[in-house]
Amino acid sequence: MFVIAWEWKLLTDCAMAGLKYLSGFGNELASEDPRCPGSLPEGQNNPQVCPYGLYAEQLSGSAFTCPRPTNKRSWLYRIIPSVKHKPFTKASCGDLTENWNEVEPDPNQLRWLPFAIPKSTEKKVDFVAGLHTVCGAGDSIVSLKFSSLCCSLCLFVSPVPQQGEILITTEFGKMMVEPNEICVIQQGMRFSVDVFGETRGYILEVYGAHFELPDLGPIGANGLANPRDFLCPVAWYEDRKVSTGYTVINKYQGKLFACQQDFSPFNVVAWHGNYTPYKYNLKNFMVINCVAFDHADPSIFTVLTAKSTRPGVAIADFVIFPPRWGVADHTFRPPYYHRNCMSEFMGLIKGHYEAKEEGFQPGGASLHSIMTPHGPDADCFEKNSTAELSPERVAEGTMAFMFESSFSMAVTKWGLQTCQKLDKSYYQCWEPLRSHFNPNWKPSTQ
Ligand SMILES: O=C(O)Cc1cc(O)ccc1O
Ligand SMILES: [Fe+2]
Repeated sequence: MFVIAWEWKLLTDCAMAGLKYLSGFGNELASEDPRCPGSLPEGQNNPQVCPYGLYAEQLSGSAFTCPRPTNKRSWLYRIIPSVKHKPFTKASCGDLTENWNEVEPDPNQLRWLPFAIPKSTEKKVDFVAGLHTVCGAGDSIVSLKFSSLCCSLCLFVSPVPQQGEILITTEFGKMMVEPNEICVIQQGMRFSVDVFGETRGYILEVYGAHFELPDLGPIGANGLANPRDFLCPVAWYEDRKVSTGYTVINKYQGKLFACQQDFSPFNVVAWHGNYTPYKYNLKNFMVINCVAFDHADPSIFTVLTAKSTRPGVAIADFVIFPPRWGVADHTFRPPYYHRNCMSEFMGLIKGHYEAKEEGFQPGGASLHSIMTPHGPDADCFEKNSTAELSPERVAEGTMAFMFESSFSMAVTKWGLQTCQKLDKSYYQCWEPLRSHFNPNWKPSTQ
């Protein structure tokens, strides 16, 4: 979770009006800052002297020897290589933690009211100080595990009364990420975040795997999140001295470290490769849903998946509940009651969630842990058991999402106590569920 109030920049100040992007998921891409034509070496990665006197630096996102389909790396041509910096020293982690033993386990259904955004007039909070770990599992030392917040970072913003966009500057260029868009910043990529008002959003950090597009199986070659709708930034560099120098914050083995350097980390003039940050607008998701009867499992709404080594089992899936038509005949259309061998962490970007019209609010969250029973609230059940089943729009103007993980999530002390947003009355939404059991029931004769 991140909640930020910081110095607000006017959108126009940032000259992002005309930000450009390259498109395609996982493509081999190449980009040069237009101020330096010819800055990308031709025909080789390591010329004896690079064009414009740049340094070549490789960023590896996979082991050198990974098979081609999973091999990821990019070459960055920069003014000074990132190796030049003063030593790292410990920095405050704030509410960022990988200590999963802070509080006793709690198997209850958990729901949080919208997380508070600090008022910018009271206290300025930057992106790093605004990070709060709600829940997680695993650790970043032994990877192949999952944590709630750096293999791949999936960031997205939920709207607040003001503008909720975030401008992300990376070594690969700049991305403007608006509410209803997500972005992924991959392991080791340096970035900074500018906000334009009170800002809140959700972050999922996954270790040990990169996000992939899910396989489509019988769906065929097209559908769900289409590769061409993923956008990467174009090369942009800055070469300016600031009196304060630059601070680079590094999350290493679960802790934060800071170092100083006298040049901008965003000094990459040209790059090429298939290991890049990217963004995606959720409105482009091509929804597949039931057109006959029964409720399809939410895996049909998977945008991105971070696979584990077990076939079909994700370290984390990123799933959305997008606007669509509901047309299923003789069917209870909302989500079914269930107990799941996966953990389900949900958030709401805008609007309402179909299984709970009340209580689950934008900027809030819920966690239904492994085998914790959950499903529609009593109101939703009664309404939808008797509703006239005509075709209707579902989830219009809304966007709920789920991080679904095969790991059991530990909730942090911040999540259970400090944030003071835990909705203690959540269980009550199922209290009015009553028995409709009729031992004399007969099938209808029509
Ligand atoms: O629990 C939830 O609300 C998420 C969910 C939605 C759905 O349509 C089916 C299963 C499921 O876990
Ligand atoms: Fe669920």
